[in-house]
Order: sequence, then structure tokens, then C-alpha cells
Amino acid sequence: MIPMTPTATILLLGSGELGREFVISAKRLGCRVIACDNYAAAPAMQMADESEVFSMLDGDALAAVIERHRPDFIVPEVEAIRTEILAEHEARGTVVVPSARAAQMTMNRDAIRDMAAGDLGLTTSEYRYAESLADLRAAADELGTPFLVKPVMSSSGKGQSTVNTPGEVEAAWDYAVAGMRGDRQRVIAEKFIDFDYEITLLTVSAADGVHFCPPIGHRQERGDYRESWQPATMAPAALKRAQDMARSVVLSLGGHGIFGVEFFVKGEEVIFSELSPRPHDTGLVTLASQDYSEFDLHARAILGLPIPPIVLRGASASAVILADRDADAFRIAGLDDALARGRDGTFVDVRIFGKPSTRPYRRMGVAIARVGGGDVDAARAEAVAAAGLVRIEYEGE
Ligand SMILES: Nc1ncnc2c1ncn2[C@@H]1O[C@H](COP(=O)(O)OP(=O)(O)OP(=O)(O)O)[C@@H](O)[C@H]1O
Ligand SMILES: NCC(=O)N[C@@H]1O[C@H](COP(=O)([O-])[O-])[C@@H](O)[C@H]1O
Ligand SMILES: [Mg+2]
Repeated sequence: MIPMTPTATILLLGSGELGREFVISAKRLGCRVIACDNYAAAPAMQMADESEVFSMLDGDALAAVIERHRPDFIVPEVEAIRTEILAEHEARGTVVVPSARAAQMTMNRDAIRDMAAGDLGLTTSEYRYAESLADLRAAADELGTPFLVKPVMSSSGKGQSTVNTPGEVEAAWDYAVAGMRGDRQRVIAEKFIDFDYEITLLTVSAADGVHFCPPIGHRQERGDYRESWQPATMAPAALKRAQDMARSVVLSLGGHGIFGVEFFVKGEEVIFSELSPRPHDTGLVTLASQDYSEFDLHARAILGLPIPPIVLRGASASAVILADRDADAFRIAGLDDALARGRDGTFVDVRIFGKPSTRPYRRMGVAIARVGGGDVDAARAEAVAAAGLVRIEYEGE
């Protein structure tokens, strides 16, 4: 029985931790959500009204699921989706978030890079594409070392490595091919940027215009985020430049929703890196920092609701909780110790994602913290301490 007429029916394509928080935000506004992914009991499925387990790269399977549920909105949550099918349904009136074109372009690093560096003229790292080891060797000669190699279709650092000497080119090619999603054997080689810091600028494109969250600083290892904090300290001129670039990218992509726009900052220079047309992992910090989290903002923008001023509650941080091996039998312990760190003036909380299995470096949860007094370093220390107290206990240990 459906207890009421939903505000909207949402088909969520991808059901990880970001989808899980999005489902909670959307359901709070009365939406009905069908969560999809290629494995059962994924984090967002545990919160959703219904779920579907299939490969979202399989066009026929994807079309059949869309037909079955006839959603008002299709909300991509991962980058491995047969996007041609989304375009067909958009043409027939289903809203694809933020747009089928944005989903298609941001799933392919080459498409978004060509748009940003070419059409929009934004500053990016110097780059080349390669479709074979020979191509990559030629790119190495042109770029010079060090440079990064990334599959054009991948995320969370999968298949990404840094080439420091010409002798490392072959290993980088093999690693990228092994880590790529989708069916295109193509990589981008990007000149390494020795940046001072990097940020995610959460940018909301909504019916009432473009809105920005305060910038989020983050630290990455192996191409995946470990810690994020908000607000990141930035010169006002650099922030303005990042906002102008983000606005031009999101307006050019079209549609409504939140975007995580990534920049490197080196001295006066603001360098566009890439973007997600959806909530960003480094934006998990907004669960502590903002009155409306990035998930609340995504839901509101999608539904055509107004975006009120985005208010920062205080200096905040997030720190990830990672697994270190493959396992199906495990338990998460130490929440008592982690939460006991909360005290007067210091908010500490955790989100455990409920992933059914672990693998090395898989993100299983996150600790979030907010402190009084605007001290981002103190917030980082709290989040890291809390995350460190959460333990994954593997069976048979
Ligand atoms: N050209 C570069 N120079 C220096 N560092 C880089 C460069 N490209 C990427 N990195 C580092 O690697 C991280 C991950 O890169 P990128 O965001 O392109 O990968 P991703 O797989 O899309 O990750 P995610 O899906 O988490 O955003 C960056 O945040 C940055 O720390
Ligand atoms: N940087 C992108 C990102 O953080 N995506 C998030 O990770 C999930 C996959 O996790 P898994 O690989 O552990 O299943 C995705 O579903 C999404 O929530
Ligand atoms: Mg990134």
C-alpha cells in the first residue's frame, strides 16, 4: 500500500552512500524512491521504497526498469550508466537530473574536458588522450613527467596513477585499463599540478538561479578522498574566479540539481579539474556544516523548490572510515567511543553506510564534526579522531 500520493517518483541510478543520504532527503519531502544498483541491499536501497538490481550499463535492462516504474525524475548517482537510454526518455518527457547531456558528458572525462577547456575556455591542466599504449607513450613525450593517467570512464581514483618516469608508462596503461568502467578503452593523461590546495565548490542550479555553498577543502590519497572540511580558506578573488567558472560550467550543462565542481588552486591561479552533476563525496561534510546538506539541496533543486540562503553552522569536517580487506562477515564497532567525543561546543556524529561487504579501501562510513569558533583545523582533528575510533571487526580475527 502506498500511504499517500508521493510528491514525485524518483528512479535513483546508483545506490551508494551518496544515494542513501539523498533518499533520506527526498523522502523527507514526500518523494517515492526506487533505488537501483548492480548488487542487492546497497546503502540507498535500505532507505528506499523499492529497489532493482541490474547492470545500469545494460541498455535493455535500464529501459525495462524505466518503463516499469515510469518515474517523474531519473537521478544518476554513479558514473557507469548507459546514458543513451536516458536521452531517449528525456526526449519523451521524463526529467533526467540534471540533464541527459550533463550525465553523458560528466561520465566521460574527455567530453567534459573538451567542453571546459575548449568551448568555455577554462584553465585546466595540460592533457592528451590515449587509446593504446603507443598513444600513451606519445603523450608522455609531449607532456613530460610527472603526469597522471586516468580512464576516461572511472571515479573515486579507480585506475588512476601517476607516471614519474617514462619507464612507468606501461604499468600506468595496464592499471588504467584494469580500472576502467564502461566499454571505451581510452585514458586521459594530465600534467601533474603541484597545487597549493584543492577544493570542491558545491554549486546548486535551481529554478531561482545559481547558488554556491562555502568552498570545501579536501585531502586525497590514491585518488580518493580521506578528509574534507568547510569552509576552506581562500582569497576572495580566487573564490570569485572559481564561482564564475562553476557557474559557466553548470549553466552550459543545463538542468537543475547540485554539482560538485573541483578546482586546484596554485598561487593566484584557479584550475578547473572536473565535476560531478550530483552530490560529491567530499560534500558529506555538509551533513554537519550546513543547515541544508548537499543532499537536501539536490532534492530541492530537482523538485523545483526555492533554495534559501545556505547557512554554515560552524567550521566542520569529515573523515572517512575505510575497510582494509575483502570480507562478507564483519561488524562495525567503536561507535560508543566515537560518539563519546561529542561535548559542549563540539558536535560529533557518524554515518555507517551499511555496505554488505568490504574490500581494501572501500568507504564504509564517515565521521563528521563541527566545532564552535570557526577553527577548521580543530574540526578536522575531531573528525579524524572519531573516524579512528570506529573499528571494522572481521569475522575470525
Ligand atoms: N592533474 C592533476 N595534478 C595533480 N593532482 C591531481 C591531478 N588530477 C587529479 N589529481 C588528484 O587526484 C584526485 C582525484 O582525481 P579526480 O578527481 O580526477 O579523480 P576521480 O576518479 O574523478 O575522483 P572522484 O570520483 O572521487 O572525484 C584529485 O582530487 C587530486 O587530488
Ligand atoms: N567519488 C564518487 C563516490 O564517492 N561515489 C559514491 O560511492 C558509491 C560506490 O561505492 P562502492 O564502490 O563502495 O560501492 C557510489 O554509489 C556513490 O555513492
Ligand atoms: Mg574528483
